[in-house]
Amino acid sequence: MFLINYIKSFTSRKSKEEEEENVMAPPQEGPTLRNSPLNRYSPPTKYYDTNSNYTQISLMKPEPLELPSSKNPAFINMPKQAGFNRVLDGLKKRQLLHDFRLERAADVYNPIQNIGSGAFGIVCEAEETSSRTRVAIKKIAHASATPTLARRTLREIRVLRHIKHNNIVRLRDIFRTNGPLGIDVFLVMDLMSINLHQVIYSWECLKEEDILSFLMQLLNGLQYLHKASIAHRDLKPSNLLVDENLNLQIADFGMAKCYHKEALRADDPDEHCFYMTQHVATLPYRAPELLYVLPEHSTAVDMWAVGCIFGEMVLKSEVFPGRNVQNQIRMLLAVFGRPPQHIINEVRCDRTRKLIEDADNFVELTWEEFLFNKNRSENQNIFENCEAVSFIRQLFEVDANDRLTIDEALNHPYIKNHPKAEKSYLNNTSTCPFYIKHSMIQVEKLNHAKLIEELQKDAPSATHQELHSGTRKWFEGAFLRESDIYKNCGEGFQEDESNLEEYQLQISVCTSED
Ligand SMILES: Nc1ncnc2c1ncn2[C@@H]1O[C@H](COP(=O)(O)OP(=O)(O)OP(=O)(O)O)[C@@H](O)[C@H]1O
Repeated sequence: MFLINYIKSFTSRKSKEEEEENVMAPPQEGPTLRNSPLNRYSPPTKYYDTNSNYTQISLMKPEPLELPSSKNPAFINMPKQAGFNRVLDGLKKRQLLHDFRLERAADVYNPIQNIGSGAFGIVCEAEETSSRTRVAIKKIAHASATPTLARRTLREIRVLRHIKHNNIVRLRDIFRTNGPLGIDVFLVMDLMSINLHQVIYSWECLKEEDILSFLMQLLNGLQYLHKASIAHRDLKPSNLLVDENLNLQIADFGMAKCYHKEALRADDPDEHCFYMTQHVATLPYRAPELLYVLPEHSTAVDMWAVGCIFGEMVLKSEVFPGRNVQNQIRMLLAVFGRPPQHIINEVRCDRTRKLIEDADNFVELTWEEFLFNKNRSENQNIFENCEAVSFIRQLFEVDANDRLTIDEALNHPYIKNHPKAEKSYLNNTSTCPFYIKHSMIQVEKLNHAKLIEELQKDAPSATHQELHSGTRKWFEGAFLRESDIYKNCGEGFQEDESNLEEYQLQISVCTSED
């Protein structure tokens, strides 16, 4: 009981306003999904607490909107509904055109509506005027203003520019404009219908076959990246985009990083700074090695997030919904107990080490009991399958060395032997090209001035249509820029880890000659 009450107490400390906000999480309106398999889910009639530990079905119905009485002067002066909506639409359009002032690219793309925003970007739906294709444009405002923003933008461009994979969002175009605080970078991507966060919370509980399909598509996309030692580092449901045929694509590569030893330098801002490490990945999906500020990170941080996302699809609530770093650490300690001494010895932050050392080292519930107690959703039967429980448990190994790797996850009996698992995802041998890895490694080494220089090269001031009259030559051009470097590196270029250092040296020589 202690553990249940303890974990419950994390949410009970929410302020009244926060609670009111959370309980009433009405279904979000996504884009129209006519003819989509998602139509087999109807929007919930009950209202779910999307942020709580437990999927609480609130008995409270939303309060009816208090309409002003006809005697109220506010009502008399209120514009008629249709007129009011028109004014509102006009304001939204003006805001959209203000946010997406595309300058020269305005002839090529016509912004239609705002579809989302995050900490770093605003995304709108737009039309490519020549082909009348609907696309998504992400604006990263004043991308050159700080080294962090410039590095984030360059990472996203460098990963997405050459990737062709069904489960990774496709970048169609890149261009920049001059904003008030340096350059604004625009990434044009395929338009997706909705994100997985909306799917989880806007419809009834997902069926196991759909959960498995999303999970396998996520693993498939990740396998492609992890084979090149690239970690996404910010996996969460809102960064997984879904189209109307339930195809899933990984998006938002601003935190992506190549974990090759070459990329990790002594003064690496992410790897060796307590402040930065604690800001990698969104809190509820953050792996213990990041939370505990351990020196070694790897692609295993993504595998922890996969466990969180799988759990959230089943439970319809976050598995570890911490509200701040300390709260999140305490939650993991309550569920998994104190980590082994060799891990505690490596913790580089004294406050965190003290928090861990002071924690009780007993776990009152088994993992199965923990999941069962959290599991108030209609999907209970999934965690009655011991293979599903073992799968998620192995993704939640506190010691990253013991956690399932991407290949082990795809070969886990829950995934491999499940009768409803789509087997085509299991035999994927495609690998992320070698030059992506190299260009990622370079990003980590650049100072602010160099980052801006590279950003200006990678994000031209004109769209590819303008530059190459509608062909994809611009992309081929970008590709050539990389392969020319490799050509200069001489014969024998191959995707061989052991030769990486040698090529690295040659590439830096070639680049400086450019
Ligand atoms: N290609 C796309 N099609 C449809 N919607 C998209 C697309 N790309 C992004 N979005 C939506 O726009 C929102 C913001 O995008 P994104 O996550 O890339 O921005 P961000 O600022 O990098 O976010 P974060 O705060 O997670 O770092 C997301 O919720 C996502 O659902």
